[in-house]
Amino acid sequence: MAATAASLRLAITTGEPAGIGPDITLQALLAEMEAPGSAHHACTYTVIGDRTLLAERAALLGIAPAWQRALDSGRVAIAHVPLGVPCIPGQLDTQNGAYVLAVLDEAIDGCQHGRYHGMVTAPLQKSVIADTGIAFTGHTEYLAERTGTPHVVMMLAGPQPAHANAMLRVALATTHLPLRAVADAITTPLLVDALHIIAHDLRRRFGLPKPRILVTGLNPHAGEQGHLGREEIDVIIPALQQAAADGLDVRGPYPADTLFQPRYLQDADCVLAMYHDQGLAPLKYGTFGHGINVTLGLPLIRTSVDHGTALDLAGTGRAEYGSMRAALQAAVDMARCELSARDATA
Ligand SMILES: NC(=O)c1ccc[n+]([C@@H]2O[C@H](COP(=O)([O-])OP(=O)(O)OC[C@H]3O[C@@H](n4cnc5c(N)ncnc54)[C@H](O)[C@@H]3O)[C@@H](O)[C@H]2O)c1
Ligand SMILES: N[C@H](C(=O)O)[C@H](O)COP(=O)(O)O
Repeated sequence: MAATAASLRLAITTGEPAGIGPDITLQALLAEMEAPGSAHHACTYTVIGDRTLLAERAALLGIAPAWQRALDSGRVAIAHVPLGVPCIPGQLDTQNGAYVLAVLDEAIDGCQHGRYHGMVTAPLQKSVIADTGIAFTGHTEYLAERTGTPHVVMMLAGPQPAHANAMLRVALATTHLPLRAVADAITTPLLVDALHIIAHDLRRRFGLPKPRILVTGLNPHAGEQGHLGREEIDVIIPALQQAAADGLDVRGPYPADTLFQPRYLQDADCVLAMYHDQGLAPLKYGTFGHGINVTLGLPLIRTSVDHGTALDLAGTGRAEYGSMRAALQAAVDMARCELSARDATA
């Protein structure tokens, strides 16, 4: 799509209707549009979801007049997708599983057909969709499948606890897998491919010219020279050697329990962790509520929040929306970075 940064249009998917997705979408969007000097003053938005649900949630949160003003401003449109059944905040209903996917599909199709420059996703409840009989483990895997991308990489990022100006970025070699399946899923080609995807996207969408990537081991103490597991020797070190031979700045494997400290992180742009909780527990301890989730390797830009549906908080006004604001900002920054990279290539 021919565009300038001034004409960016973002899609926002409102996620699980019984969760805080609709709440934080409305609150974050209004806050970003009203913030002085916000990068968002140049953007327009399409909020994808049920129009009545959004109006009801705005009323519950006491922001109905501001929401109406945003709609009247011409900068915010709703792409109406009807709910399967009316929604009560906090109460999941599998009859709305298909709705959540229809919302997501509109954003994916819109990005693929040039209606949107990127998509920002509010959290969804994976189990509700899976309970409808559709195999679903997360946005990341669904986006890969829907866009025909064989390999994508989940990366979460947030301000480093010890250096607020520096970002902590943690990418995952495996995503939503039972722990029992993790070791078998990690192969040398998978890791080499993941390292290339991370380096490519950090260059193209984050403007980092030569990304420095630290890689964790899989086993305690990175395998203790093979005495506590052989994956480091047989799988991870060969992947690091291959990636280094390909010209990437990669180091490791490091014991995951001691890697997440400023001494190591200050010289890195990203950590590649082997599995979900190995990488996300330390990241979320430091950044929960302010971080973002990005899918690397996709032909489209997708950012999201660092938290889930928080059913207990839906409609109460007590959900924090800082992560959703960060996801909106990141999508704008990434879209601009990609447009610049495209212009430079042209
Ligand atoms: N991007 C996504 O779509 C995404 C991300 C993470 C989890 N999930 C899904 O969300 C569902 C619930 O997951 P969970 O219970 O493990 O995690 P959760 O993040 O929903 O909740 C964990 C705790 O954090 C609190 N919390 C979460 N977000 C908050 C916010 N914005 N403000 C204040 N408190 C907040 C909750 O109240 C709860 O106490 C699961 O189905 C999970 O798969 C989706
Ligand atoms: N793994 C993510 C997290 O812990 O925040 C979350 O489940 C979202 O995953 P998707 O973006 O694939 O839905």
